Amino acid sequence: MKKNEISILGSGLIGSLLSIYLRKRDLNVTVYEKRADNRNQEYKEEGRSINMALSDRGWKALEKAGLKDKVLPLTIPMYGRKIHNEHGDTSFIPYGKEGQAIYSISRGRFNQLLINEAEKVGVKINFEHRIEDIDLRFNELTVSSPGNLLEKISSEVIIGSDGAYSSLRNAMLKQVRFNYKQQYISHGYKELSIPPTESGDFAMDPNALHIWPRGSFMLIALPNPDKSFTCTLFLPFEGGRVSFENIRDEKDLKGIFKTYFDDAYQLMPQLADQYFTNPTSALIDIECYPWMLNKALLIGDASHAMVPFYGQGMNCGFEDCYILDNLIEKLGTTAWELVFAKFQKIRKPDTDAISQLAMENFEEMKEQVADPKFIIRKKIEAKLHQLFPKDWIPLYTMVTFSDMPYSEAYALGKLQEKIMDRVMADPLITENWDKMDYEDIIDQLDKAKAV
Ligand SMILES: Cc1cc2nc3c(=O)[nH]c(=O)nc-3n(C[C@H](O)[C@H](O)[C@H](O)COP(=O)(O)OP(=O)(O)OC[C@H]3O[C@@H](n4cnc5c(N)ncnc54)[C@H](O)[C@@H]3O)c2cc1C
Ligand SMILES: NC(=O)C1=CN([C@@H]2O[C@H](COP(=O)(O)OP(=O)(O)OC[C@H]3O[C@@H](n4cnc5c(N)ncnc54)[C@H](OP(=O)(O)O)[C@@H]3O)[C@@H](O)[C@H]2O)C=CC1
Ligand SMILES: Nc1ccccc1C(=O)C[C@H](N)C(=O)O
Repeated sequence: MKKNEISILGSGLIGSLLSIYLRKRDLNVTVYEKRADNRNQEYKEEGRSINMALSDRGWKALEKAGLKDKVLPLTIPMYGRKIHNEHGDTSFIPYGKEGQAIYSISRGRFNQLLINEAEKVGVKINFEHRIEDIDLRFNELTVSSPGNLLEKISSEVIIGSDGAYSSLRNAMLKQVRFNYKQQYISHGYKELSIPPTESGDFAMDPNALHIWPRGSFMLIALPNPDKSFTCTLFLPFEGGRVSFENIRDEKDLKGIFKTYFDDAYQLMPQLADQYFTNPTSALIDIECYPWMLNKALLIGDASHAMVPFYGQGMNCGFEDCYILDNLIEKLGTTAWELVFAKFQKIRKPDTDAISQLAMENFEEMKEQVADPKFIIRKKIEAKLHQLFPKDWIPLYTMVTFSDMPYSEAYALGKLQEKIMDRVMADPLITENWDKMDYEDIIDQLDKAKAV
């Protein structure tokens, strides 16, 4: 039977980056990917999560692999949220300080780049090889390839980066004392697009993440290098007037878009075609533990799929790779069980925290950003950060523009939230926000931290 040193399952974003890290440690790395190699074709992934936001944690992991400079030219910076109200008026809320941005990147192009880089350093990638079964007693994979060939491969180490519906996690599910929880949320999503204008330009500001917040649902748009935008419509699957089940024909669709997203509607000539062709996808949160069994480990979405609303799933998965690689650096390539045990222990509280924050950010995006008081709140927090940069860091900044453990950001964010709720309860806050006693707010936070 063939024997591998390291087998990585899935050449998605996380598996590809991890394979580069491990190969650079002089390990023999073999990747199994069920999809075909699409690098020689025009990239075609319509209707699937096409572009994503890359932020500091992701950049840090790419930099360690020496890839930051290669990825940067593929990205478009988004410096803040551009909020569109029902009348088509817009307002801008910066994400952080001047110059701080999250970066829009095409999932397909990014994945192709990582796969190319992995092959360059000597990773062996087997496309159209699907993991059918795993015998965890012997670390033995059953892999199918075209022609329905079934092969058994044993491996010293198996790492499952095979996404939200992981085959390695399925195998672990059969073990005693393996905890598993999944939750589909009430909303699903559908991807649509805004093409470039006739003169070949972006139809809206390319340096922002556009949001049409409508209370119980929303539309968002991220820019692409070809000057189009990928829009994602988040709606409840059923119930109410505005839900996927209640958009049955072009008339329903036009009615909803003209009522709630008219300015976007004017820019979407192919809306009906795309709406009725593209899939409606579900959104799931998955938590499980442990992430390891002997020399097999789950990583990325396989261990912690989260809803996409913070734009952190991939960034968190990249940070997983960074932390795992640091542990390997420290403990060596012969102590796999120790490395994996430490990894899961360090990381689980952090992935739980970001999964929870991702759920909460949906409320913020679809509802709170439309409230004028939310803008004041953001301004107060920005001013606190400007006056006391070390003492008050807005939650969004801790999550997006720092590498503070997510669990610490979560805990501190909750303390700050309570204080800000009190500040915002002042009926005159809209007029007085700029003249407040900012030092007193910091004192309140210090006291709350001391409890
Ligand atoms: C709508 C949406 C928007 C998002 N936006 C963002 C964002 O802006 N920023 C961000 O950081 N994150 C975002 N995410 C999250 C991000 O997509 C995931 O966290 C990320 O893709 C996880 O990468 P992964 O490599 O773990 O899994 P995947 O990307 O799913 O890769 C898994 C790979 O394994 C392969 N595979 C699966 N099963 C098998 C098998 N049995 N055998 C062999 N191969 C297999 C798959 O084909 C795939 O290539 C978003 C998610 C969604 C749904
Ligand atoms: N947290 C979340 O809510 C979501 C997270 N994601 C993450 O982003 C990744 C990439 O996104 P994208 O390329 O759009 O992913 P896809 O939706 O194309 O799914 C990736 C693979 O997962 C399998 N799959 C999808 N839905 C199910 C299901 N209900 N039950 C079992 N298997 C399923 C499919 O396998 P097959 O080809 O065999 O059908 C598919 O190839 C996903 O793999 C996931 O990790 C994606 C969607 C939602
Ligand atoms: N990429 C996404 C995909 C879906 C939903 C949200 C995002 C975001 O990135 C949101 C951004 N972090 C925000 O808070 O405005």
